[in-house]
Amino acid sequence: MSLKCAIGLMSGTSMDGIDLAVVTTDGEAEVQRGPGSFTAYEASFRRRIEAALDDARTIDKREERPGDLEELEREITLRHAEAVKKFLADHPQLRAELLGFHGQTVLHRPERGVTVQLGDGALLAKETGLPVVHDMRANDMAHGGQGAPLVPAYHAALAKSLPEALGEFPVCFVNIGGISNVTFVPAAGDPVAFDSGPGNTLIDQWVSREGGVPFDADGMIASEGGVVASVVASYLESPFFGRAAPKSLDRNDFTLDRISGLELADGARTLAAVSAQAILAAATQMPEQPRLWIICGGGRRNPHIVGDLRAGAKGAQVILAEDAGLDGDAMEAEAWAYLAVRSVKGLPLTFPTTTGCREPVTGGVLTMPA
Ligand SMILES: Nc1ncnc2c1ncn2[C@@H]1O[C@H](COP(=O)(O)OP(=O)(O)OP(=O)(O)O)[C@@H](O)[C@H]1O
Ligand SMILES: CC(=O)N[C@H]1[C@@H]2OC[C@@H](O2)[C@@H](O)[C@@H]1O[C@H](C)C(=O)O
Repeated sequence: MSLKCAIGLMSGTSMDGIDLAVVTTDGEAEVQRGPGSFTAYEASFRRRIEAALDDARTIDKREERPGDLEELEREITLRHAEAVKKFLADHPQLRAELLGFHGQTVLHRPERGVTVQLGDGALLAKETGLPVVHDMRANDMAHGGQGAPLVPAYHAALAKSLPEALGEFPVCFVNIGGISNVTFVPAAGDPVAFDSGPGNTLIDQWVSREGGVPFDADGMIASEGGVVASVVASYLESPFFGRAAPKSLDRNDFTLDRISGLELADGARTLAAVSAQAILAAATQMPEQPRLWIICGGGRRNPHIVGDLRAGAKGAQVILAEDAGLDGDAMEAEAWAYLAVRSVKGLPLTFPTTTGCREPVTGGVLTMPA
């Protein structure tokens, strides 16, 4: 068994910063999780990425970089390089062999076969002196897949090493990021996965627009409000929820259009309910009801989302990643480290049951430092 020590780098749809995590792995069952870090984007940079989503709408071929995108790609890459260099300086004992680089998604249009992550693998390799695997979504799309979610291969590996006391399959990992995605892991057989709906992105946009804060910290704003059931129902009527998996979302597929006229607190509480109900609706599209839900991503810190999930989980246990000995903030970055090792070994990153690709496919572009 040959183990590799990789660093994963994730700048997610919440656009809040760069998550970095170390995983030492054979790319299969052996997973040793290491330290990590988070480098926040300042508000003005977050706004710049948000504005870039508009520039990206006009992209036809995925290599196009209209408007600010070319300059922004360089800036995002250099910020990742700085995050890696600082982390390596803080952890001089670490012998990292490889970087798994997600970049920043600015457009995801699976129906057109286009997904664009800003991130220059060659520049990152040059700046850090380390081999880089990036662009892990494209090959999946080229093989008929959605190009997302990719984290299920990692969820499936983690599920196999859960503490005995939690060993209740089927397990469902839920990542509540900007967008939420779910991975159903049966006791035997392939995981089933798909994007399940808006996670925090609508809440973030709402409290930012109506309250001038970037997110609803610990659901405090929502605590002052109530659920407006008609608005939840209106979101849940979206054709996305009726569509069978595989399916994936662009950050802008759901908007605040359905929620005008509410008070700040009612809106925050209602959108937390939308996030939870979207996840519960996803359970109806799984092969069977999960017996254990493991909640990851920043949305697990919103007690209203988690509370609504517990209330609707039909007797299944709903726990946070930390209750399973995992790290709910680092998991996506860990996944990108794990997937980078799978990529260099030529192992599949995605499966027909996770993205709809025609057969299990590997992916990613490896760039060696000069
Ligand atoms: N203390 C908190 N209380 C409530 N929500 C929080 C808290 N901390 C973070 N969040 C939410 O989590 C979001 C970040 O989550 P995360 O880092 O998992 O998203 P992401 O990785 O960017 O998204 P994706 O998984 O879609 O790529 C923030 O934008 C915020 O909405
Ligand atoms: C295109 C893209 O970046 N999609 C993200 C997004 O954020 C969450 C959800 O939508 C998920 O499908 C995906 O990220 C995770 C990490 C994934 O691919 O597994």
